[in-house]
Amino acid sequence: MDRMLLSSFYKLHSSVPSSYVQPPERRPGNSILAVGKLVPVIDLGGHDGADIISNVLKASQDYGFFQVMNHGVCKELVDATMNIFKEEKIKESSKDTSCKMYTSSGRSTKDVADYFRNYLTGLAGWAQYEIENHLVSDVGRDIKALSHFFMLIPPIIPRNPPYYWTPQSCFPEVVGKYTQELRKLALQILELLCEGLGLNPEYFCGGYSDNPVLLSHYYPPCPEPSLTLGTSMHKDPNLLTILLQEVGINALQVFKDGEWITVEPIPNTFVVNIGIMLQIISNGRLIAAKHRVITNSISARHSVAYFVNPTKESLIEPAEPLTSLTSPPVFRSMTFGELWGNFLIKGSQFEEELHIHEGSVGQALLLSISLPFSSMTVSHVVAVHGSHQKLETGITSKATSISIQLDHTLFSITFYFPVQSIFHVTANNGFGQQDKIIIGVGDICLFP
Ligand SMILES: O=C(O)CCC(=O)C(=O)O
Ligand SMILES: [Fe+2]
Repeated sequence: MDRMLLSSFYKLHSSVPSSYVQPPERRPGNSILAVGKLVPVIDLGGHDGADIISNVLKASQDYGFFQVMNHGVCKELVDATMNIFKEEKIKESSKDTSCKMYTSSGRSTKDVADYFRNYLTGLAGWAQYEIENHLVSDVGRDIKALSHFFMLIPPIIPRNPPYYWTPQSCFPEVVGKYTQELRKLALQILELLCEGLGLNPEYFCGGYSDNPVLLSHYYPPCPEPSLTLGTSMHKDPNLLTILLQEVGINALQVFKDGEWITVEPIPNTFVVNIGIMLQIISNGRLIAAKHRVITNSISARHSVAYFVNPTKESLIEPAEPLTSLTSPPVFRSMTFGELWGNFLIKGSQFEEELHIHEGSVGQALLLSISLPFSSMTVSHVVAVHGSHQKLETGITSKATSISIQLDHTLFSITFYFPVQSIFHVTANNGFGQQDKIIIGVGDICLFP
């Protein structure tokens, strides 16, 4: 099975191998499908700017998903991009040799295309977590082949040459242009969200959006669609995703209020969804929704996903203007590199670890300083809020350990720590140090 070519499997088999069968609670055949419900469709070409902002914001808060029409990306370019991916996959899948370009792991140059290709459950940690927690039977793999493109724009540089698509005559121009257009669209949508949230419209320009990835999925027909999935249930771990799906095939589903809502493909629209990073940056005001892809026994389906990813160094944390003493950060801060690494190792379990639990926020450590200390160091900090004006300039970066130079004035700050952390406060009054180790959350520490 492992090296089965895309072209041959469907002709030879009439059932799904057991390793691709989802556990009963995850099978599409056993889940509740919402009837007549749709994710919002937003006209980006409308004249009422305030209306567009409020629709984009509301859809991102309520569903974490929406579709956009009149998005400004020309139809010919979109069609040409979809066709390139389709034609290449069909051509490659009919060859008798391995399709090296269809790697999904991104780790092995020897990777070949299988009929049943595994991606989300194939990442080492994720798969391990799901197996350990009996979330999938055996491996519970996804039914698809996919290809990955890591691109820096502009110019278009394949980040990872072994996995770069075999150069076709028109591939760089068409797909390159497509990624540039999608970048513009992504920034436009992010700007609308910024305006809705009250952030600087350029908040996401630069590092937050400089690391895009284009991923094309190919879902072959499946002999038993009710038992398995094309893409397992997941949330996108990036900032924002813009998906081009093939028209005429209902396959993508979003989980909302206990039901699966089908994201019906509409000609000339893109599907947009909020990723976990944006949920963190918005301090939980926007939601990253669970979604999945079901298969069907008749038609193959293609989709092309453009993921907005930050650079490795970008700090992912609740945006300063969206946090306050009354609305404290609900997620901790981490660089994108750390976050991504943890995600690959721990999988979906990791999302839970990102939350600062309500108890810890409510009982944050309040540190008041009323004597002339000249400096202070605090470790394991998640976020800082304070009334002293120095905080605005001095402590904007949310490292897990901070050092503050004080100016001998009365000072009061609140630090938020993760649940059950051990943290260490050192205050220096110029004559000697005063150390305090505090275990747990909710301690109130007053100096002196
Ligand atoms: O193929 C699709 O419709 C969605 C794929 C997806 O969810 C993803 O790439 O994250
Ligand atoms: Fe996704």
